[in-house]
Amino acid sequence: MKIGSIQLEIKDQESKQERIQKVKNMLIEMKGYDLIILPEIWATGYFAFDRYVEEAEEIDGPFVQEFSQMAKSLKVHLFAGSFVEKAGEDYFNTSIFINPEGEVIGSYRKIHLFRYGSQEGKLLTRGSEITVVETPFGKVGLSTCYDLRFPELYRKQVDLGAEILLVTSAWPHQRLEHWKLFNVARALENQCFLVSSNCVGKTQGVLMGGHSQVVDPWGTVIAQAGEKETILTAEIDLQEISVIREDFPQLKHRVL
Ligand SMILES: O=C(O)CCC(=O)C(=O)O
Repeated sequence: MKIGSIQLEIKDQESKQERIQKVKNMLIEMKGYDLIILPEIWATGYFAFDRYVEEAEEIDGPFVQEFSQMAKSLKVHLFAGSFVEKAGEDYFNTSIFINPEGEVIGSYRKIHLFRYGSQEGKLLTRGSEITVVETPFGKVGLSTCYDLRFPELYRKQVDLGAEILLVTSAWPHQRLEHWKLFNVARALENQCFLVSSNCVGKTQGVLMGGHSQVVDPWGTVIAQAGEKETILTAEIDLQEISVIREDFPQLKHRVL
């Protein structure tokens, strides 16, 4: 299975439309991938809080429609990262998972809103539903950035059958060591593959951490990006999950 994680630089001078066009141009060049993942609130820019309300869209709005079309034309499973979703009076940090037929088969509203140096908790409403999506290559758990610090979310995803954990992110460089550690920890403790997509560069005065990762169920980082905009590519063998879970049946030894 060929996986691509698009690590994006969010340049303040770019508009939402320009970022969308850039990502579409990148996607068009990505041939033969089974699954592609994008970062958190990348079209608006996670730290552009003053644009959240103005650029919010409904779940069936142009952003989702555009990337449904992209997934269909590329015949790829696309975790398109998150956008600011408007639903009635509420706003959510919502990520979407699209199948190669262009259908949105999963969406996830970020449960743990970030409040440290971030206005997210003030502007948005938190989600309450855990999302695990059924795909031809197994069940996939969706999560967003700060969620990485809350292991119970991922354990609940595993209880729902998740074997691949996807993390869309805008994680700052200041806490890069935490990022690297949590990527590995969530994969290892749950004996899952984990694929993350982060931002890079300076946006709204905040330096982003990059280092998007693909981690295997043994906790080995099999691919890791640096601190530049890039497409991180990895081939994974999903059989490793059952082999490792049978050989070292830690999940069966849970007491609590
Ligand atoms: O937990 C962290 O240090 C970063 C979290 C974050 O940036 C986010 O949730 O957007």
